[in-house]
Amino acid sequence: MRPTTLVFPIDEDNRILLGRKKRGFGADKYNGFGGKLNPGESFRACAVRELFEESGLSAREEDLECVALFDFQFPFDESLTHVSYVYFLRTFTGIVAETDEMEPHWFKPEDVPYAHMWDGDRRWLPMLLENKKLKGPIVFARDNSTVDKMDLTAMESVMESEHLARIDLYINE
Ligand SMILES: COc1nc(N)nc2c1ncn2[C@H]1C[C@H](O)[C@@H](COP(=O)(O)OP(=O)(O)OP(=O)(O)O)O1
Repeated sequence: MRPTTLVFPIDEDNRILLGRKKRGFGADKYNGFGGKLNPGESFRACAVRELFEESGLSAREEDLECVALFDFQFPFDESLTHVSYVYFLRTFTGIVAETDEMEPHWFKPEDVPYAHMWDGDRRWLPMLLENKKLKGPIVFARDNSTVDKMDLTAMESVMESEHLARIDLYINE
């Protein structure tokens, strides 16, 4: 799969915006907003574009805080394996709206619906919400849904590598 981005807007009351995905990869799960990189697109441009398409919110690339780089590995269906940059976003404009792809809802941190999210989110999202920055592989089991293992490293900062995007696009297009 092509590299992806994932954006979690956070408002002034520290609520996090999640969307229930209505179709495609991860349908019916709550998640941040994002999608696959287009050829030649930067990660931040992808994040801003997908956020607008899926939630109606507008953001500036410089307001995205890069908080994680995950290597989502699916050994039993390699076509799903991809890297994803995760961003927090505290400055945005626009009005949240339901779209063809997402039904958005604001959640207090203690109400995040982990039981209805990707397996793994319950382990890494709380760490990100505690201001940790993370990098590493998350490996899924035969069912392509349950996490088999993850090996996440806390980082001082997470930098985007456009080189990573180009190589991955070339291999997985
Ligand atoms: C596997 O674990 C994952 N966990 C979480 N929380 N989020 C994930 C995981 N794997 C992928 N994602 C995110 C990354 C992206 O934001 C989306 C997937 O992108 P999608 O397939 O929706 O990409 P689009 O370009 O929007 O899709 P279309 O091809 O339908 O236009 O999920």
